Amino acid sequence: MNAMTTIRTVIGLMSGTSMDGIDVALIRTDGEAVQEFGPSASYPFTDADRETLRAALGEARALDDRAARPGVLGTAEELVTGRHAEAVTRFLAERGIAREDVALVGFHGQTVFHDPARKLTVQIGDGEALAQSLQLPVAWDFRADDVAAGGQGAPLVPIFHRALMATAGLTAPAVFVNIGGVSNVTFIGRDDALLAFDTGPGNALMDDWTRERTGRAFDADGELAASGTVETERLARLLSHDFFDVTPPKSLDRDAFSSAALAGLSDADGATTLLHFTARSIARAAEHFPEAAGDWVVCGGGRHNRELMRVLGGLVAQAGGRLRSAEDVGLDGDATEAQAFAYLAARTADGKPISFPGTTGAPVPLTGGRISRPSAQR
Ligand SMILES: Nc1ncnc2c1ncn2[C@@H]1O[C@H](COP(=O)(O)OP(=O)(O)OP(=O)(O)O)[C@@H](O)[C@H]1O
Ligand SMILES: CC(=O)N[C@H]1[C@@H]2OC[C@@H](O2)[C@@H](O)[C@@H]1O[C@H](C)C(=O)O
Repeated sequence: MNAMTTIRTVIGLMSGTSMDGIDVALIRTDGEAVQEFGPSASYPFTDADRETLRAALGEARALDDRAARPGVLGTAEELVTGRHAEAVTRFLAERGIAREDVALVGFHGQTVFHDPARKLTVQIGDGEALAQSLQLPVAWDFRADDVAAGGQGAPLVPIFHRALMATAGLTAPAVFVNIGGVSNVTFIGRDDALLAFDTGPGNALMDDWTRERTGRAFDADGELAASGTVETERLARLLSHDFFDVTPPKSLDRDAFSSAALAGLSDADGATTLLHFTARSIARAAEHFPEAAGDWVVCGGGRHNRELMRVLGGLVAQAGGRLRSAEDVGLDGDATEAQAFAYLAARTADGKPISFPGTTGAPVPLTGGRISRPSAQR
């Protein structure tokens, strides 16, 4: 078997903690480098889908068995699987890609609960059913083995960030920042060593505030936040959370932080304070880095938030770094995570590790994920 050098065409699928929709991306990879970046697309959830997913998050808080699907979780899982099948089908049709040309699909699913201290991480979405529906092999359930071995189960994208260093023409030490629902960073050292962890809130906390106060799904370009004033005392209270002093590895559930401390503030002042909280907690990641990094490359939806990028840019500059958007270094910051799950799927297919002591705190480099094949291919 010559699996180590197999270059596959792989589709990656990500529906992140922002619950905005499904990102789809195609790459050609041998699970080491990316030989080719193909097309990518996003398929938004409907408002009704998001309601169901939010209900699933609530229901999942009571889970102590990752396989159980009580209440709305069963419906939500079918929804997630079905929407992913639709997304791939549309993607293939719209991009003129033949299904036969795709070797593998990497399917993250929707995280509804994450508490590694209890060895519990729950992603809904049925990879078996997706493999049947698409008639393609599907790699999925990427976080379970890591958490079972005592790892954080997240973040998993860091090994892909390292593979992007060459593509992006970056010099170590450098940092990738993902601003999704939750924010996470990957520090890549001169020796190629990885140090990665969740930093705190990303878009989810700001999105929830904006939705509750204005009915809009998110604060476009950070305009609401740009019009308010930071409440410094409440900001200090938010930043005094123990999580920030914890030595990595560390990871977060979507709803680990709350905006309760902002009760009584105006829509704008609350939005501003949350935005500064988000930026400050990302910049504080530098406290854990072994040395100062030059380039900080931002991926994820949060880089579209102009005010957030302005504030974070200032903080990174104070730390001696330079904030850059993924596009500034030739990457597609909306597709990074979907591409990563294609890359991780290829590694799973080849039996290569996907989590590491420096990324999830895994005791040793660990493989993860499992592969379901359509019955016709068995
Ligand atoms: N123009 C914009 N202005 C402000 N925020 C934006 C803009 N466009 C996108 N966003 C934010 O990006 C979010 C989506 O980000 P992304 O797709 O990276 O999340 P995700 O896939 O859920 O991430 P993760 O898996 O890392 O949690 C939206 O919910 C919104 O908050
Ligand atoms: C448990 C879980 O789904 N965590 C997500 C979440 O969203 C961002 C951050 O928190 C990151 O740790 C992770 O996702 C990315 C894709 C990762 O594993 O790298």
